[in-house]
Amino acid sequence: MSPSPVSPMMQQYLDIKAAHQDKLLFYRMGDFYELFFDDAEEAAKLLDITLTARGKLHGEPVKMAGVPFHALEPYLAKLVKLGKSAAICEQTGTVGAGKGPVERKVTRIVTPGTLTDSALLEDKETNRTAAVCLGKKQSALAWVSLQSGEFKAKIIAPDALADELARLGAAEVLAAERDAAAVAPHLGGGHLTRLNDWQFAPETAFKLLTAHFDCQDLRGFGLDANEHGAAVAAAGALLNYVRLTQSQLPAHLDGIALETSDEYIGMDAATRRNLEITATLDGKKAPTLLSVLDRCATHMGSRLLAQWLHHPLRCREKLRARQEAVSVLLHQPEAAAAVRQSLKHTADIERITARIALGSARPRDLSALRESLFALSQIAAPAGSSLLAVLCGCFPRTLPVAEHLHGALLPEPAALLRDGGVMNDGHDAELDRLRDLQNNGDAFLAELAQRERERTGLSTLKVEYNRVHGFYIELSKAQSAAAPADYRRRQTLKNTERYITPELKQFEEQFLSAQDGALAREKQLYAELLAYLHRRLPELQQTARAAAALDVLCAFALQAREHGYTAPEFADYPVLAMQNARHPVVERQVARFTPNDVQLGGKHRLMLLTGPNMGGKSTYMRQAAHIVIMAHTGSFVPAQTAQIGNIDRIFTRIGASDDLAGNRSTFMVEMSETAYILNHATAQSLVLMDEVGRGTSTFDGLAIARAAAEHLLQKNQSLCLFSTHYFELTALPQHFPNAVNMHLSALEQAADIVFLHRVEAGPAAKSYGIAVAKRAGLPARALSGAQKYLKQLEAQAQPSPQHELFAPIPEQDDTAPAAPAPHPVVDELAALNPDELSPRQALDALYRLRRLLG
Ligand SMILES: Nc1ncnc2c1ncn2[C@@H]1O[C@H](COP(=O)(O)OP(=O)(O)OP(=O)(O)O)[C@@H](O)[C@H]1O
Repeated sequence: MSPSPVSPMMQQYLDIKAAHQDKLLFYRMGDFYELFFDDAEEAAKLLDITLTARGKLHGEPVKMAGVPFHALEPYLAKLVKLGKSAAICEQTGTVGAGKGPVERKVTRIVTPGTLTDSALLEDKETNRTAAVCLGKKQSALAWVSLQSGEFKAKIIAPDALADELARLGAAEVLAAERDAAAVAPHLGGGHLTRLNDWQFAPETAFKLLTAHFDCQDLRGFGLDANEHGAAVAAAGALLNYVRLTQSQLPAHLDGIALETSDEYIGMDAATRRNLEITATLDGKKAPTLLSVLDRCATHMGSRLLAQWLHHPLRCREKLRARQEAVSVLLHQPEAAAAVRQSLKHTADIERITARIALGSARPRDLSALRESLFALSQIAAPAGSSLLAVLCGCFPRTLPVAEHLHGALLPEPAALLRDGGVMNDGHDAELDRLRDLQNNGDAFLAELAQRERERTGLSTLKVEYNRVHGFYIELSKAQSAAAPADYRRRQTLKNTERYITPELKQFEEQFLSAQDGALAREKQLYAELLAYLHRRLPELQQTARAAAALDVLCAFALQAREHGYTAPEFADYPVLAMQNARHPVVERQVARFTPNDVQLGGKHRLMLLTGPNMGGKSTYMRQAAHIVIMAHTGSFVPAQTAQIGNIDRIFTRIGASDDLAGNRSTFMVEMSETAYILNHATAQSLVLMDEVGRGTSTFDGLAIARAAAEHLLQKNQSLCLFSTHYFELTALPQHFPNAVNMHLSALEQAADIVFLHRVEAGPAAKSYGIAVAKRAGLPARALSGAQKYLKQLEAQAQPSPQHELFAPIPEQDDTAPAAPAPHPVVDELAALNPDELSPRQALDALYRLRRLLG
């Protein structure tokens, strides 16, 4: 039996699906988006929607699941969060226009990294897609944010991939099939999308990029096709992907920049995590450095602040300009309050601008843009800061756009263009005429009725409308005989006659077409408005960026005022000197925070930090790193004074975590991170080492901690805060003058412990571990046991391992046992030559040897 024929619609579906194998295809059918076959099954599971069947294909029921068209967005959001991509297929033809099924096309592809719809995006997060190119000679990364128009590339060391992706927080990572296996372990939460190898071909990439930027080569962007081949390949693959998912190349991606590795203070993925910059260690959004600093009035500001915190800038000139701006805003509170007031009335114009670039901006986006541009144009730059002058100088340039929108859009346009009611009265003569026809229809009909009654003298004459027959003039049966000659009968009822006149007919045609005409005209005018805004994209982007930066600077000033932050000073030599420094996050969580000084640099490179558990060691170390990061965003810092040298990278080895997915134990993670630091830290790096070696046996751990500290002092020479519970390590400064002992103070009172959280010179006197355990609620029996064992251990620990630990290590291999002095029997034996001995002499020798043994 031959297989049953495939219906034309199913054929259309199959053809479209063939081009989108790796995505869930949402196929528009009337008021629903339907999914079929495996897509239906997967979507039913992921979205918790009903799986049904519709018809049969080759004898098998066709599985189907669907979502109502108006509820699509939340379902897409859910899918994208799960790392899935979807192709949205719309009906693009007119229903019933041809013989076959209505024409359909994929108009939108939604992937985790290329979202632009506001409903699917987190307001305060930047969504990025990155493309990775791992070459034999060179590896590179390119990334794009469709909301902000950021498009960048960077040459990277292959082992820096995970850190770079962590820095960017890329939601989606594109890699060639050949590189996918190497890239997969480093995604850091992003989703991997595999592309064909050819998409990364450098020539194709170069052509696409130069065509898009309309230039001959890319050197103007700092990209040399020969020198930065991998970056060009990654950028090209990425741009092509954007084109495919958006069905166009967005105009706001109007340039690409090559990022260099010394632009920002480097931080590896573990450091970003440990410092809880934008997420806590358990993945929450608060309390983090961002959550306490974010006093921005706009979402764009919040996103930029997150970006600045993850990219601490090294350029002193730019930092000083930001500091100057913060200082001006701080000292002119009224002017600053006025700026913030305007910012509060500013919508997310960065995202609106992106939607204009992609042609998906809705009427309310544009009215919000209009109000925002007006609000921004009110801002006067407070005097005294060149940066504020530059930022505020952008806003008047978009005032004409606001005015144009004011003229073009109704004060409160409808949410959707399809309902009309978007374009303003007085903006277009034709639209006004069509609207007049609709609005003034009643007046016209009343006037016509009046005129006709006067002309005919017939008192019962009325002008009416019904949906079936349209407009008509109605006369009573009695008066119908006197109807003028130009009245043509339209309908006869029992008591009345209905007529039409050429004038009424013409009005009817105009009226009925006015509604459609007005809507069509509005659509055309809206398209023209979008085209106008498209031409203004560069100014709009500039205004959006300026507003975001201004917002962050205002937030910095606000924080500085409310929390007594001060401007840090930058030095050109390695130094970290802070007076009365505080932890920006912890100080908001405790009743009284104890400020502490930090002094590293000059002859002190490594601070060995001891003190009880819960004494504040981690807090102290982290606060130093936080202050360095904050200083490099241009923010003021929580310290009375702070002097910070030229820091190139921050490294941390803090906390314990298993990497079960990566098949690494806690200790293995600890050692990998330590190894990474010892191999990469420079004399300009800030290194935080928190209890290195605690994940293994005491002696192994102590030995590793000592070796790591020595390596840092002698080889890396970094500025290092090194906390430890190995009291033995506190002898380090006796051997290395670059190391200094400090401790977190505590008092013991009636077998309890009082944490003073004050950093003082010298090593800690005790570890107070048992007192802390008591506070934590260890049962009394266990506590007294612990006390007993501690006493035993202390008694056995003679001589102290400290002494041996710091004894000089012999040059030679001291693991081989010393050769014992040879025994006289051996010497005697060695002197014998058995070949020269007679049997008698041999026997004598044997007796002699026996005697020698005694
Ligand atoms: N300077 C300070 N002022 C006030 N409270 C502080 C200060 N430093 C730390 N604390 C408080 O002490 C708690 C413990 O601090 P922290 O985790 O830094 O101690 P620790 O010495 O690293 O402990 P452990 O050795 O057990 O890891 C913090 O959560 C905070 O509540």
